[in-house]
Amino acid sequence: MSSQDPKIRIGRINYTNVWPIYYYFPELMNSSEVEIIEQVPTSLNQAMKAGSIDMGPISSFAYGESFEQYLLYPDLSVSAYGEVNSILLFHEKPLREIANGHIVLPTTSATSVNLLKIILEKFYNGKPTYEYAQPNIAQMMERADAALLIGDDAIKENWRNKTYMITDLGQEWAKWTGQWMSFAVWAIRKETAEQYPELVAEAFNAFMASKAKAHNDPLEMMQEAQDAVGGTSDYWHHYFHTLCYDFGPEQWDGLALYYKYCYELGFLPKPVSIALWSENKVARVTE
Ligand SMILES: C=C(O[C@@H]1C=C(C(=O)O)C=C[C@H]1O)C(=O)O
Repeated sequence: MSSQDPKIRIGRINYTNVWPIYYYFPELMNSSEVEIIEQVPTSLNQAMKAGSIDMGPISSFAYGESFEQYLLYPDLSVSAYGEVNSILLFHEKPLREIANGHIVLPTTSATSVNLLKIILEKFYNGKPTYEYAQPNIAQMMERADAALLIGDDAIKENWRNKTYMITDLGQEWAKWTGQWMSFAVWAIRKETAEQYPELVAEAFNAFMASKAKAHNDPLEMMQEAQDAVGGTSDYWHHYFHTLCYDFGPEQWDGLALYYKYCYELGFLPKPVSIALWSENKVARVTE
């Protein structure tokens, strides 16, 4: 970002799960100050790391990989306590029977693929083999005992599915740990926070206001989700109310445990600390 062009490049996950945070954002933030870049999570993770996006949601795992480069907005995440409805494993046999099998993972995800590895390797004592593929269940299952989908791919496949058992990874995580799980967090590159403190504060206020407005008056957004993706109004009501967009002590605890397991299993190279952005200072949550 050059000083002649003080536009913040903000990422957006191209799944319905983030709609509440963005639905009213354009009317709350001056459009000459921001550019929104919509991609699947793994593309956003890479763009944020490379500095071609300045802030926005990334996989929580990607924060764990590069936490020294980022601050996290408080009170914004894509989290769940128990069912998520859009992080789904499709399989033919019970989990304990496929824990040493062949698992196909989607190229779109970083958090959930490592969450699945924790579940199979730590909780079920398995040692599966893994392969990455485009999120297409028919192709994935040609050669697999189980296939993972996230986001709208998971939602639509769940509606279509008549063949497979389905495990919701949020539910599985809560069953074994009793904890929350945060799948995406809102990261800001540190140099952006230093260079453009007012814009970063303005964007935070607009995200928070959109989240509150979408929570208090969700019907228009839900109708639009139904028109764009399909499903029923009951489905979207349930979906948006099951997801939680907060990022507070309960979510920090769940995420700290996820990072601990990722480190212990060798998925992350070092212990992660969660550093929050605030208007005047950096607050550190975990060491
Ligand atoms: C709840 C979800 O969380 C997502 C899962 C992600 C991941 O696995 O890396 C990243 C961002 C979130 O969109 C979802 O995709 O539906």
